[in-house]
Amino acid sequence: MAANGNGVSTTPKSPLARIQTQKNGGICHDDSGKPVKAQTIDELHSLQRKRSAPTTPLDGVQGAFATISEDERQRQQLQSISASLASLTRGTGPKVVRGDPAGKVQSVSHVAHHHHIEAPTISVSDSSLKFTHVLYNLSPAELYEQAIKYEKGSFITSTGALATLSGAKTGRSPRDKRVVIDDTTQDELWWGKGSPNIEMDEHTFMVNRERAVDYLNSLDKVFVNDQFLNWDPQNRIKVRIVSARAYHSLFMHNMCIRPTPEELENFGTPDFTIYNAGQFPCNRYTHYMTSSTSIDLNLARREMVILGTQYAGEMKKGLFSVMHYLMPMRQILSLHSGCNMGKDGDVALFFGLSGTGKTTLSTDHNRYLIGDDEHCWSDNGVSNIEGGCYAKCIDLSREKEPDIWNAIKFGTVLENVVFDEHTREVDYGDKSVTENTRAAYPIEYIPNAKIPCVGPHPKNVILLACDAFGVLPPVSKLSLAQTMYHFISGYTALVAGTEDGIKEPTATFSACFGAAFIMLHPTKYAAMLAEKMQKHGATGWLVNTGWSGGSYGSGNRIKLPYTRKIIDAIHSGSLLNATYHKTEVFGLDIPTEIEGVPSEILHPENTWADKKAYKETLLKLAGLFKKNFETFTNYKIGKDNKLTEEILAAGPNFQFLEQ
Ligand SMILES: Nc1ncnc2c1ncn2[C@@H]1O[C@H](COP(=O)(O)OP(=O)(O)OP(=O)(O)O)[C@@H](O)[C@H]1O
Ligand SMILES: O=C([O-])CC(=O)C(=O)O
Ligand SMILES: [Ca+2]
Ligand SMILES: [Mn+2]
Repeated sequence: MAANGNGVSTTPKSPLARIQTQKNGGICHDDSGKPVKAQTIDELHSLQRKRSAPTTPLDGVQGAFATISEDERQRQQLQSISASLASLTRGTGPKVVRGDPAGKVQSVSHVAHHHHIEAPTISVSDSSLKFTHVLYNLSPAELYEQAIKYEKGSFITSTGALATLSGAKTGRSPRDKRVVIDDTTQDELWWGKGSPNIEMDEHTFMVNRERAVDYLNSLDKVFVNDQFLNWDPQNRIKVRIVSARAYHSLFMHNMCIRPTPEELENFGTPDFTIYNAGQFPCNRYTHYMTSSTSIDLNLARREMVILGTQYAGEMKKGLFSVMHYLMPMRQILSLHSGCNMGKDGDVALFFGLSGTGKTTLSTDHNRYLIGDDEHCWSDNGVSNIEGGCYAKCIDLSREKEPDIWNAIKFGTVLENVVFDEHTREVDYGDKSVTENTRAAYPIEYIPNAKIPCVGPHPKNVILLACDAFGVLPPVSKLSLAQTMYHFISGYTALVAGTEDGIKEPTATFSACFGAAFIMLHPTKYAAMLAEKMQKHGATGWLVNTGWSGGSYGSGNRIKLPYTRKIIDAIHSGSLLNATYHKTEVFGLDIPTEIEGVPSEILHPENTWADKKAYKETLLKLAGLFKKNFETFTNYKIGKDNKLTEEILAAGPNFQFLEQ
């Protein structure tokens, strides 16, 4: 008798005995059940989906897991477009939902699925026979499917995030941002040298708006997000984002405040609308257009148009600009800052330009996160404008930034990262696409998020600068005048391109740590900040998250654990009572010791081997500060002339050195 390795007879002559299963009490469980009631695989798939979520299904796409070829997809798309052009009365049109934002359905045509929430009309194209499919407030899962099916460069990473490509632009295009100048904005907004507001006229705006809307209507589907900005219920703004990509829709789903189904039902008319036609360029023969990209803001119409860039940050920061206009009108200060709160309710604001550490340092395991980038400070305290965070991912590590690392999971948009083709593990060190790799996740992905994202008046105002010159101290305590001086200056030093060897750092000055987003003159925001800090007794701090031991090239970036210790000492209040001494030139008060931080690094001069080079670099930076501030010397800050004079005197002092 032949036997296999298990000693089981394989002789063909003796057929296998029927296996007996015991009905009761046996070890072998009988899991046979009734067969599924489906005649076809499509019917089977249709059973998977319980009809509840607001969704507009695409014509011809059969279920969530349909795997169809590119050719077939295109054929179906063409079919859909041709069906869109057919007469609706013949019943051959696509599945179209029409309605208005107030929730009154005008007509529903061939909608197979039940809708709890009516999708708004995105208007018909010039051919009144063609309708546009509206994918209204889709869920992250639905948007994943849309992105993966239809958008090149969309993949699921090993932790479940949606990896996407933003296209040719991997950062914002501030030189292509235009604001409509009219009788009102001419007087109200900040125009001219240093201002981010580059003018365009109303007519040109309408030309670009038409271009964007026509483009969107030419598509067989558009995404619509109806969401909120600002967690302060009295000052909440309703925004609508019309876009052509699932990536854009998911990004805004994460970044804006997500409405509950009830809030969505009562959404009504939005306060502000974005038309994102980023795949489509502007027409360079159009007046004012200097490139194929144009981001246009019309405050009177409460609209924004995006042409020629798919970088999603454009929408986030475009809305932030709008808030920088709307909020000060209500005596509320808008801030480019992170914000968190301790167990005792002590709130800290973190100001800083891009990459200085707002997200990294406000995301703190020992504190509640109110928000990482955009806030309002009103008479009620602070409130986050957004519903999500937008973290830089370059060189992200689990050890140094565990909360951000863990937030990169299902639902998170991961922009422009590089990953292993097979394992889909992300290589955060890879800059092949861009250095500005980003993760956008809902704020509740951070375990200590404070929901609702509001808090009391701030106790500490931390100004972050990444000083690649390595001459600013890791931390200094500021007087109110110094806080205002550094707030208006908005300094950081970037290091241009690292590929071809060591480069000189370049100083960047951006008023209010966000000149690209402010709409009014910087002194308006500064006056509001001074008034609020004074009234609520907040202390200002300057923290250098940049270089120590020399400039970029010879020194190193201050270790994140040291910066965290410094921030801890600010939060706990221990740094307020430390011993201080004043530095020359910048006149900054620096502490002699901080728990967990080597004392010798607290004064940058100690860390430089070449003392002469230190002095020269210090003077060079001071000169740059002085030159930058010249534009502001003619402005009065607030009602108090005394404060204006103090602010002007709070900058670097060159006399100091000549003694
Ligand atoms: N000592 C340090 N302090 C803070 N951040 C540091 C430090 N050393 C390195 N980093 C890195 O610097 C980057 C800070 O970026 P972060 O996302 O916090 O910028 P941001 O201020 O939020 O900018 P943006 O407004 O563009 O979002 C992170 O990648 C962080 O890991
Ligand atoms: O807006 C962006 O692209 C990223 C950001 O937060 C900033 O630059 O301040
Ligand atoms: Ca950030
Ligand atoms: Mn930012």
